[in-house]
Amino acid sequence: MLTIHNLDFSYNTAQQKAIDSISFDVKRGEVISIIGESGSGKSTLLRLIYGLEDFNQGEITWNDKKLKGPAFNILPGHKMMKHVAQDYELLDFVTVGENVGKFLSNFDLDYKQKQIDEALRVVELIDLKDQFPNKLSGGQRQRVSIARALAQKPEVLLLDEPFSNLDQSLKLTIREKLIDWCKANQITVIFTTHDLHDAFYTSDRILVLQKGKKLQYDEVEKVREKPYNSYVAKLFGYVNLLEVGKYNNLKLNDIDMFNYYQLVYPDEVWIHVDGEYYGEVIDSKFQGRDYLVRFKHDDTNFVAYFPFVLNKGAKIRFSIPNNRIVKA
Ligand SMILES: Nc1ncnc2c1ncn2[C@@H]1O[C@H](COP(=O)(O)OP(=O)(O)OP(=O)(O)O)[C@@H](O)[C@H]1O
Repeated sequence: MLTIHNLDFSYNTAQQKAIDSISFDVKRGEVISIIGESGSGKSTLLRLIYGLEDFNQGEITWNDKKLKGPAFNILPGHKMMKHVAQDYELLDFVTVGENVGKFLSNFDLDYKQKQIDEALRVVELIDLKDQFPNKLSGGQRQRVSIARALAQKPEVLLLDEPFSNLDQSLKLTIREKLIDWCKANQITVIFTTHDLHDAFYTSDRILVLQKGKKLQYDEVEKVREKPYNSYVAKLFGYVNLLEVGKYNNLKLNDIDMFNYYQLVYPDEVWIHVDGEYYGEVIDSKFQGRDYLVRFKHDDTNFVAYFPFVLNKGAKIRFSIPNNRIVKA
């Protein structure tokens, strides 16, 4: 088990804490994604866990053993962990295969080749094993650096935006193979992402950060169903944040009226002929399966999904069958 307790960290030059009183734990073999807006501290948290920065306060333990920063270790970074940063750090004068095997023992060369091949297969780069990295695209270089980490079979794998340079179809394949392989090998994975789908499809739990603080740490379904506040809800993409009481029966006092919204996801707005409210379509855009419809009711704009195109100005009826409220 990895435990992070009350962690505080500031970069020397910065006034504000980059990591502010963060606590959470990760069980062996779990896959955790860290999400949050740019600058919220995702990469810094990975660097702290790996031991590349000295935290100001708090504690990190792995299986009850305290982990320390570079001030306490001759070589920064913990042996049982691997950290794949966004700058790949490949050697351009040796082959892809040699890069992947860079940290492996030469004691049994057949076994070493097997480890290299296995890792390259996970990231679908086995055909480029004898290529030199400077001939590779950004996405291929990214996959080589992931393979290098996998080949060492760490106990904990820390990945900083591991799918950022991959096109959509390749990403789906690599993402699935990588997570399946880590699960099969009981490797604990913590990765940062800006893509909610990465978080949804791969993670056991999601950690949401804002300005260095932990906002929420929960199972994927729970984060969507009960987001801590509207910032977390908005990380899921389009949302309707409505005045409480206008589209449900809830009544709040005057102060809370401004502190809460009724949160309705676009797939929860039901457009149908018997709908309770009337709306007028602003536009509808094809999203691959459904149309994302924008429409207006009184002074409120809505977003909803609908299976067919709806033309600008069309009159519709809709219902909102939920009572979920969320902090502003
Ligand atoms: N080397 C550094 N020196 C000083 N401040 C830094 C340094 N690296 C990051 N910061 C600051 O620390 C905060 C957290 O940065 P971090 O890179 O961890 O965020 P992030 O969530 O990973 O962002 P992104 O999604 O853009 O990668 C930001 O305010 C950033 O400006």
